[in-house]
Amino acid sequence: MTIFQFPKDFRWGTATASYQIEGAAQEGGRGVSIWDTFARTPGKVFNGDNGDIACDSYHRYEEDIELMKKLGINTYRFSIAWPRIIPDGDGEINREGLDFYHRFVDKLLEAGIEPFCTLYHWDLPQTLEDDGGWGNRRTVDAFVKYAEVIFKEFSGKINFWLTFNEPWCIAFLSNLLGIHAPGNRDLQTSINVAHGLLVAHGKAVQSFRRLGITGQIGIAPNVCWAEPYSKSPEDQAACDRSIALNTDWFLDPIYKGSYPQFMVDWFAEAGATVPIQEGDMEIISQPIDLLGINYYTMGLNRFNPEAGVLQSEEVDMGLTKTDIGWPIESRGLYEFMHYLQKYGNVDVYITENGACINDDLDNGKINDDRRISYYEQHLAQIHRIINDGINLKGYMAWSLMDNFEWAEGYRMRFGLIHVDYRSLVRTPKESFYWYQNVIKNNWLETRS
Ligand SMILES: N=NNCCOCCOc1ccc(-c2cn(C[C@@H]3NC[C@@H](O)[C@H]3O)nn2)cc1
Repeated sequence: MTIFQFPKDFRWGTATASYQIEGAAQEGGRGVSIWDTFARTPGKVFNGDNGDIACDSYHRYEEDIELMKKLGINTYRFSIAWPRIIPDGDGEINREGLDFYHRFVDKLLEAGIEPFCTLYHWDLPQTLEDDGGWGNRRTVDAFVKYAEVIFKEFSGKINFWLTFNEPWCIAFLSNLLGIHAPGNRDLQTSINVAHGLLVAHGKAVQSFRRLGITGQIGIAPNVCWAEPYSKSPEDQAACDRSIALNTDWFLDPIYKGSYPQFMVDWFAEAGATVPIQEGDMEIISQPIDLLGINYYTMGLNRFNPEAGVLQSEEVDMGLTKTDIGWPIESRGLYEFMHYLQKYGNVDVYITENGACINDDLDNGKINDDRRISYYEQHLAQIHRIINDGINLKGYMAWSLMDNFEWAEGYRMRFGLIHVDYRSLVRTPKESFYWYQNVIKNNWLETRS
């Protein structure tokens, strides 16, 4: 057993996202998002699940906040649904949507919980997708308008801001692999989307500074940490490409003002180019204050010319996996955080980390011991990272409660709280009480 003491000002939290928990999809003046459309497209989402009801947090947020108080968190990461604020994307502002988030944020503040707000967590207004989505500068300008509305409304109430959640998922999972909304499968489209969202990010940061908004702003890439399956140069290069597409493809433009040349060249070989316009890279590389990092797993990658555009495949090494099939390997978080130092010792928050463990109720309890073990290993690595002098300032468990896990629908459960999707009854799992104790003590005590 080891005791890991965390810094006294370390932030402890949980994370969710609008489309995954709110429900009330046709209420409060909300417009249609690309996920409403995608979920209604046969075969896209397991069981034909959608976010019409989800966890009904639109109506039950006060109960959710009571559970957050019971958990003892001081930080809560959530996202605002753009379609609630500007239902058709760049037209009229929906006051009812703003009022909902004011009620929600006020309740959080009343509970002594710091709001940590993601502006875009994948629920693009459908009207903008119909007109080319992130590859069309109209969407970029619409995002800036939406961001400025939110900045002005919540400046002083919200002090932690993220522009985009998981840009790799927005660009490549959703427009190259076609697994998430809107489901395109085209390399040039995905590169256009990545560039569009980066320009939108940079313009939003410029607005944030120009409007004198209080607080800090950043972006939240997801990590795809990988190590080479063998010592061969081909496997190392395949590994580098896999890591770079999640990280460098977005953070080089932001921190260096240019894309990683080896990846630009790789895509050029595949006939795709980045649609850079005059001034774009200066806009994108606006200084930011923080990074959110989402980490779940890592893999061993090797070269395979048949393995997609990156010619890089993950080798199944027989590691213990979570119920969504991701290997449990907390070491990757430590390695990645050191990799990230090439951008400087920037302030980092782990804005997502958690395990899909589909345990169900057993005599009124959920004994999700595997989830506790996952968190134990990852928090131990986080202590190790902090101990190395890396500016890791806080941790948000994904997720507060079971919710709509995108293409997996409701079958995959990541929550500290179990949600019965028929009754919407919330039941804290054993991991909830374990995390409650870590937060109360501000230390981790490993059980083995
Ligand atoms: N990386 N290479 N993949 C190659 C081929 O993968 C096929 C499948 O791919 C993926 C990759 C990543 C994910 C994913 C899901 N979450 C969890 C959500 N995060 C944001 C929050 O809303 C959570 O619900 N994080 N990541 C899903 C599918």
